[in-house]
Amino acid sequence: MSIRLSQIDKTYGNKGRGSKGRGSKGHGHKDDGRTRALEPIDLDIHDGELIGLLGPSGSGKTTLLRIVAGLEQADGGTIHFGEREVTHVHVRDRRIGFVFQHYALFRHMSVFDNVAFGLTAMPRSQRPSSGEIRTRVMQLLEMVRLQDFAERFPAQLSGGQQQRVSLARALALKPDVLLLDEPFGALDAKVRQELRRWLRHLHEELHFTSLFVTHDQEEALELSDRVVVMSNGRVEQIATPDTLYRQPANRFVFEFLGDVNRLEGDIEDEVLTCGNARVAVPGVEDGRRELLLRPHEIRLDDQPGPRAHLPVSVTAVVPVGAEVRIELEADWLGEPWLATISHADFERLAITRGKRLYAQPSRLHRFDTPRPQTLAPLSIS
Ligand SMILES: Nc1ncnc2c1ncn2[C@@H]1O[C@H](COP(=O)(O)OP(=O)(O)OP(=O)(O)O)[C@@H](O)[C@H]1O
Repeated sequence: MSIRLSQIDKTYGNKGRGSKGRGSKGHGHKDDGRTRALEPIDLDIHDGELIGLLGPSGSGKTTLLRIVAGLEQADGGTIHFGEREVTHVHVRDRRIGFVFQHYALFRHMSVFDNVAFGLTAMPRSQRPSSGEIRTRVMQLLEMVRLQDFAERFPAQLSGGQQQRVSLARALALKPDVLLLDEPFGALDAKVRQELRRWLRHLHEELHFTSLFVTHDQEEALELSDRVVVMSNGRVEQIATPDTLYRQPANRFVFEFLGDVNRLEGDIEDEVLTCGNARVAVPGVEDGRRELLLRPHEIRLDDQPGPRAHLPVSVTAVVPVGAEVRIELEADWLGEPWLATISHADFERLAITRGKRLYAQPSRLHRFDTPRPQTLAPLSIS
């Protein structure tokens, strides 16, 4: 089922403020005490897509999700599920499944009864027979690999298992749309990873349309077909994970999606100088500017390169995972840089703490122009 939001906006008034246990915060705060939670938002979600809403705390993700659910009314705009306008349709009639961070399972009911709840609570005329309910619930429990846990109670399950029961329960009524609010937020890293893989799999198998909220970049990039990056109640960019990472629409998206190193200096004749450091910046006009680069866009060497003379010393080494993370300092740098290099380079350069090296940027990004620009100092001969 496709979802189309058109000019959806929301401002919380004084009266409602804090009803979720928090006050107004951030830039959405208006002088008159109201909070602008969402600027007018347009969003087209295709049938079968898995969409991540990603943004810092207070950016409006939950508000948007609750408006799609019908738990909150927008001040203006329209919502369509497929051809059907649901802007004023009650939550109960939207055919939506929910999964929230704090697994709201009924503690006094068995796993089976929790999953069956939506079906047994249907009006008698629509309710499937108890045999049909049994078959459906057992199918769902099998799907979430909890068929042997049907008679247990929530307190006898791990957090990850409880969350899988929540998912089975959400899917019991065959929703057109599944909404998830930080579904794995309360779980440890390994279980999160497992559940993500598993949600992705389930999604491909069952073809529902999902919208999930997260503030975890990795989770959004790994799970989503497309990610909606939000800040201050606005959509900053909607794109596939790959496009977001490679072609961020603006500085906010670039900074929010990964570690960033900063280089500030004076540019003259396409060379940036900062203390005793210099680097070629082809095509950049004279003046004082700030350029940004990702940790993997730094190469380290024991000689300065023809296009870069950036002396640094190593302050920390973390050889974990597929790459080695190296922290670098220099007196021409305002704050340390982080570089990620291969284990091969790490060994070739015999890197230890205190070692003096030269950094060579393979790319530099600037966001002070109307469109972001990427420079490649090493590719210029
Ligand atoms: N019931 C409410 N009453 C008043 N203001 C609210 C209410 N709910 C949210 N807000 C405000 O609206 C803005 C957006 O909040 P929202 O919960 O949508 O953000 P979020 O991106 O989901 O944040 P988080 O990641 O912290 O949950 C915030 O400034 C918040 O304080």
